[in-house]
Amino acid sequence: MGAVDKAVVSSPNAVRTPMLALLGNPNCGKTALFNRLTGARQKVANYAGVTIERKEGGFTTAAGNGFRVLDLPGAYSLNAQTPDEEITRDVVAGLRKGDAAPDVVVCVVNATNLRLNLRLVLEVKRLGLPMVLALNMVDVAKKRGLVVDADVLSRELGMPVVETVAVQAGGEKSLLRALDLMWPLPVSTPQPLAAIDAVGVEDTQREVRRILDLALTEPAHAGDALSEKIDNVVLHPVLGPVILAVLMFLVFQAVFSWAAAPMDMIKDGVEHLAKWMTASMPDGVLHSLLVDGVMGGVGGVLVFLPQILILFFFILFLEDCGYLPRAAFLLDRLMGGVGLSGRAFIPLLSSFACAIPGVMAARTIQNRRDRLVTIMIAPLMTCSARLPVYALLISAFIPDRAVAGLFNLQGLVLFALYFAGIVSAMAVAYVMKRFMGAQGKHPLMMELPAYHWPHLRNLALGLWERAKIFITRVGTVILTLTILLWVLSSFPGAPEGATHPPIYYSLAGIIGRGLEFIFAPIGFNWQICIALVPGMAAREVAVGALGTVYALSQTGDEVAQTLAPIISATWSLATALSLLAWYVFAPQCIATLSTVRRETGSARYAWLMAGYLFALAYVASFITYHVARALGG
Ligand SMILES: Nc1nc2c(ncn2[C@@H]2O[C@H](COP(=O)(O)OP(=O)(O)OP(=O)(O)O)[C@@H](O)[C@H]2O)c(=O)[nH]1
Ligand SMILES: [Mg+2]
Repeated sequence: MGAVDKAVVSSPNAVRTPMLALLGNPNCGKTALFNRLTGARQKVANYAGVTIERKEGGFTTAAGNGFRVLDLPGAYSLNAQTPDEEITRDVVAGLRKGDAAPDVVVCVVNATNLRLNLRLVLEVKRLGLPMVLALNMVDVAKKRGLVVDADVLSRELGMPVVETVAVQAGGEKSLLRALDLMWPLPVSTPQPLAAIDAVGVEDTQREVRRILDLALTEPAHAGDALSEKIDNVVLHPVLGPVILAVLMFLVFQAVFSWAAAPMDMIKDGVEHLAKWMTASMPDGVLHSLLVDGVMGGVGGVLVFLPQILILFFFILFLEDCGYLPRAAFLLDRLMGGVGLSGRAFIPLLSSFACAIPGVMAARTIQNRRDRLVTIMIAPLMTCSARLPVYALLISAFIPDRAVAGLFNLQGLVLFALYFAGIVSAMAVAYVMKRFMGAQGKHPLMMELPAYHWPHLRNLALGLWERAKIFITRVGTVILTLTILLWVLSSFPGAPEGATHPPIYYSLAGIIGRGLEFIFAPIGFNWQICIALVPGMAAREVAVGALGTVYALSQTGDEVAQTLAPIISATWSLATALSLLAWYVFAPQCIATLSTVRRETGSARYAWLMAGYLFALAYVASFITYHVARALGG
């Protein structure tokens, strides 16, 4: 097991490959088990609500029995409260169009928290499907001295019970054996969904207690002592927020200071390649396309890979060790003040990678208004596509010097930009809540998982995924737009006796100059206006576009070595700050808008989002520009 190539299943003796569904409470290890079974690399993280869509894969047991397997969003009960719980309910009850009910349900439970987890098991059992109980995280349970008698549990529940450790190689073996013992799978007689309510919630809870009295032996103090000790500090009303702020701050410092060396290496590599091309190729259109267009554009974006990876290293680390839900908990008060639920924290945090997964993760929010507001402010979180633009402008305009002997000024400015996004998101949430009518605050109900050391494999896979996404983007969208921009900025050529650089007369120059009257009041020159156009499709293209615009707008041989010195020499500080402010707010990503349309089921919200973000961006840039000018910038 575990090899990717086994993900495709073929079983000679089965007419139809049976479907196995992994079901369980949030954060009990379903996705980890799915990955273990199929060799897939779905995202796991140490907090509830990571999986929000059904994911399918396949595997074959030692005896050669093939299964298809479904990874489902976590659910506390089949009485669904949130859109992601509805997915789980509908799949298990066979209510989804085109899907029959699964042939076998593997109920995954967290062995350290059976009291909470078994309720769902009893509910699902009433549906009459063949079931196996996977006692997951038995490694943690054993460490804490919890003894679960699997035989007794199996007898009382009337289903096979196996112990699994989804994060260890071979930790899924017992489950595979149990599936082979069940083969051929009994034919099920699925009951209608209403069957789950045949027994009341309180009776179910009583049954859970009865079974656990028989099957579970707990030491006097069964909690996780270490997690409790850490939480005493980390969730402390005063210390907690201070620790959170310091942590976030250190992350931004690291993004700038650690990334410097690898960034230089990439930059040198790109420059060498460009030099080599220049030397080994005749001057002409092809040379211009490759050196000015492709190397200038793509190379300019590629240098930011180290910064993106460092940022994500920290996010993944905090995610896997279990700190993030604590941060949500700490911020719940603050977010409650603007009418957001603490649950919005995880979607908003995901938006720091990209607003698209963030908007989708809002599915875990029960209240429809809360969910809408969360979706609407998700793009204000600084996504990683903005990082290249910020990094370029900061390195060009903000001196690299220490402040108060401790902080790096560039890191401080970056922190301020992220902070500006967060504060304005809170302000927008507050206003939106007012518009939609105030309503009572819902208390945050969220399980705090036990702390654990991040699994190196998880971290490495997460970083690899990020790198892959970024490099693929560079190689596809960004490359395409860069070439397109090069074409636009190279043709038509300059007329006889031209006084401006050739790009001024090109199509791109004409568009840029046309837009200038809109953007001149906020300090943008025509070169920036040109770069804004392809930046609508993908924000980070603006950097490459500036590279292209400036590499081409030099007359004669003085082609730019790097962009930063050029723009720092030709733009005013006020212009640079205004562009930074623009990037904090402007809706420059069509993919996000179309996701919003899909998730809210109407184009209205996508338009509303684009409109309010543009207005905000313009106003913010206008104020920034004029204040900076007044102060002499
Ligand atoms: N020690 C230990 N950790 C585990 C085990 N199984 C999962 N984990 C960890 O538990 C956390 C949650 O795992 P996931 O697989 O994301 O849980 P999930 O059930 O898919 O969660 P949702 O998708 O949010 O419902 C991760 O940090 C895993 O590394 C296990 O058997 N032992
Ligand atoms: Mg999952």
